[in-house]
Amino acid sequence: FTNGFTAPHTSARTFALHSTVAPLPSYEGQKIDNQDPLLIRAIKGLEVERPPVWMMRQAGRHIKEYRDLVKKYPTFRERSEIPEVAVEVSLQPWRNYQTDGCILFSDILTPLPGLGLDFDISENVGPVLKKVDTWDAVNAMHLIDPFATCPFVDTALRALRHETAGTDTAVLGFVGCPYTLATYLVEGGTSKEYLEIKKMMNKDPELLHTMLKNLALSIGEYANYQISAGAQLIQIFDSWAGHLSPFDYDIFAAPYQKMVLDKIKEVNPDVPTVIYIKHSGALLERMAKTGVDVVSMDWTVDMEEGRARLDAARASAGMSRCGVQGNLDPGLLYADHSTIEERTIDIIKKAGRGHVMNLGHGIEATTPEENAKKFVDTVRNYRY
Ligand SMILES: Cc1c2[nH]c(c1CCC(=O)O)Cc1[nH]c(c(CCC(=O)O)c1C)Cc1[nH]c(c(CCC(=O)O)c1C)Cc1[nH]c(c(C)c1CCC(=O)O)C2
Repeated sequence: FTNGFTAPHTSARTFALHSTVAPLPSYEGQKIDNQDPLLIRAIKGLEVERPPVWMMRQAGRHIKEYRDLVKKYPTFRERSEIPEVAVEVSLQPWRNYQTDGCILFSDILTPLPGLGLDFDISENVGPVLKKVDTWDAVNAMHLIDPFATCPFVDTALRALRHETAGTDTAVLGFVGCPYTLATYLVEGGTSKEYLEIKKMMNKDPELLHTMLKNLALSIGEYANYQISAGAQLIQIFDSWAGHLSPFDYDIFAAPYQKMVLDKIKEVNPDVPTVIYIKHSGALLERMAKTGVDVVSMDWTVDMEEGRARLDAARASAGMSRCGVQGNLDPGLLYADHSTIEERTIDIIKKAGRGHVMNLGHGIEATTPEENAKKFVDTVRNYRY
């Protein structure tokens, strides 16, 4: 891995825009307002009248307009890499529910071609990648040049800032953390038990550490690229790190989360960061100690207990209190409206101030849209 060296971008792809989605207007010369929106004010500890709300994986399959668009743009790579389509999909849940965050429609794997690693998303199987499990493959990874390999991310984020200007909405960027990305590279796709990467931890830990470091350098760079394009917050996803023992987590996940967070803070000290890990109940104290601004909890932790544990961990490390995000079970969005309301309000009360309301993981594909709307409306109508 040679610093600053960028190999030819062999895997760049281009996709065509059909007439079903309008081309983006020119935003040249237009100003966007720079006031902090509600979501950012809440995280920064300013006085707000209610918690902000958005839903992980809010853009996508559960929305009918999205499923209609899939017929015209059948691959995930097209939908996320044609800026017009990515912008339209990002705006669908924001328009329908008036969420306080508008997240870019993209994937944690999107930057990988910029490191020399191609991928596909099969509609049935999920992510499919060429395995990276040898020194040759790891040494062939190179530092990302985001402007050269992900120009569509820049265009889409700038467009989202303009589309949401003047509305108190935050445009959200995100990245995958090195460990979770490495699970896809080593396993060649999605996994249930992550046995290939666990074998590598014992057989050739240096190989894995080199891969994780290569990923961390590029992902930090890519996060800052999103911020320069207009992302007002970065959520880092280490979704599968909760499958590690705390012993291995401290060796293979935490140090690389920290590298990404430090890189963001070094360049963009004022941009809030959020960390999400699925099944993170045993890891809350460790997450708090990364110095992240907000810890997103899944639904297996009681919000009040989780909040107290995070506060204690930060205080014992001499750090300021962090914010919390979450943590309604996505399965509760199949309940009747009064249950959705009750359980949502229960979480808001337990979390207190400095809370971003969200689900405990991504919204399920079969969730009825009116139930997602009920969840968002409940939060929008709440007053502290
Ligand atoms: C299915 C899948 C993909 N990519 C991935 C999967 C996960 C499951 C697996 O391992 O099989 C990998 C992935 N992608 C994302 C994460 C982190 C969040 C999480 O834990 O779910 C993970 C682990 C973020 C994302 N992936 C996506 C977003 C979009 C932005 C949003 O709406 O939040 C994010 C943050 C979008 C995405 N990404 C993908 C699709 C088909 C879509 C469309 C939207 C949907 O229907 O879910 C492909």
